[in-house]
Amino acid sequence: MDAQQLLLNRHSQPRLTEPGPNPDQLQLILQAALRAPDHAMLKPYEFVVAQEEGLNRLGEIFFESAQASGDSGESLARARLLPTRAPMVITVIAKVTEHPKVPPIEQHLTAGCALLQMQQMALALGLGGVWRSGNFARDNVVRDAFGLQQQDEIVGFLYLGTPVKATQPTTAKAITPYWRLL
Ligand SMILES: Cc1cc2nc3c(=O)[nH]c(=O)nc-3n(C[C@H](O)[C@H](O)[C@H](O)COP(=O)(O)O)c2cc1C
Repeated sequence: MDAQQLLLNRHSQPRLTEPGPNPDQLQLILQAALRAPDHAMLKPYEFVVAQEEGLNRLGEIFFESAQASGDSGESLARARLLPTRAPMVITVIAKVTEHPKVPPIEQHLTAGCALLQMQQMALALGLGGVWRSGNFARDNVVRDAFGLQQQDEIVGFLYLGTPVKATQPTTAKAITPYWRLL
């Protein structure tokens, strides 16, 4: 895929099915993540890949989180099934360390850029993905399950798979309100 077209047409594909990334594609996706800009080369991230049984494990984590938050009935049952909406979910964690020149926000941004790089690589491979967060990304039950330290953040869950149908970016975006000359 032409690089300009890739950048101009990036969009999310929330409806995903099998197949997910194969092992070679997963390696490319992770390598793309490592090309994210990274002040002082801290590599302030960790990628936790869930597929097959791992999706059930992630579902259990979401279930326990929902239960601890007082959810019941349908919303509790739904929590367990959320990760099964795609064949693969990569949890992207910003692993933040103290650095005199690199404040936490820059480390969060690097992890976010890494997530975006992975979504872009998925698109380039003919796959699709969507970046999700929601309450689970900030919930202590989930944070503990992933072994986060206090300063770490889950920047998102990247759902990956094959788009159920071909999709296009939603609307052409007018750039006028979003830029100006200084
Ligand atoms: C940090 C972050 C968290 C997001 N969390 C969610 C989410 O939990 N659920 C959701 O439907 N979209 C979420 N989105 C938005 C989608 O990933 C997507 O960008 C949005 O629906 C716009 O679609 P597009 O990417 O095709 O332009 C999130 C985006 C970002 C950057």
